[in-house]
Amino acid sequence: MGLHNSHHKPCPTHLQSPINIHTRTAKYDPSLKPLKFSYDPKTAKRIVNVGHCFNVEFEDTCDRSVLGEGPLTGYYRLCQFHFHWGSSDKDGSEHNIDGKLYPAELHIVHWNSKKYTSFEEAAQHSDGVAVVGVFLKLGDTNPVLESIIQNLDRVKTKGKTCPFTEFDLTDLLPKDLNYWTYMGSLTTKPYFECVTWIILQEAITVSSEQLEQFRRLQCTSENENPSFILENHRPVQPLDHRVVRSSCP
Ligand SMILES: Cc1ccc(O)c(S)c1
Ligand SMILES: [Zn+2]
Repeated sequence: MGLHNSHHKPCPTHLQSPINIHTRTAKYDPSLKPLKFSYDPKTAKRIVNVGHCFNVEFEDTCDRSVLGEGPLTGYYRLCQFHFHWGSSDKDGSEHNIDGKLYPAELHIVHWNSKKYTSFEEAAQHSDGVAVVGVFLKLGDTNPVLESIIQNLDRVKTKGKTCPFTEFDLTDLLPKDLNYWTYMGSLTTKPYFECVTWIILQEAITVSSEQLEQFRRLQCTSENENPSFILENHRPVQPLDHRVVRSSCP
């Protein structure tokens, strides 16, 4: 149901993601708190090729790895992280910064375990999910990323999984945890409008060779003719009346 204007024609309000973040229009909000990551490396479980990308999944049957503070009310339980990338190093990120694209973007997915009992249920609510987005910029080989990538040949085809434990996700984060935040959606089907987006302002590095490894993943299962996940990033969506807030001036 959209807003009604004088012509009585409903105008739908989009809360879709990703968006272009116009940094000069983002509003500094001094009430925004610092992000508080409390991740237990023992909750890392496995890597799964889900067809359009690979997910690194965590044990989310209790609040052992949570994200708190920031723009959030209470804490959200970590459930998985994944990446979006492009067919070349020229594009790949989903969010843009002043029209600039990065070669890839990390999404760390959490759900509101205080109010809901599963990710699936939380995804039906506007306060259900919190995704931390981290840009990947071209640079030196990232050794922490390498510890993930070296497993990808074990999940080459759709549906394959491999164990992945004892991983400290905070090692993948940049030093500076300042962020932009806005209300949006999942960037893959079913595009539920359930996400508090928290986009870090500092990027981490990735090498061209490491991005090549992402593109060697197959979207087909082992008994099909191989097709590759060359890209999996969604185009930017209309911001409409949304305001992007910044944690720093
Ligand atoms: C839960 C979830 C699945 C896939 C995605 O790209 C995002 S952004 C979130
Ligand atoms: Zn994503």
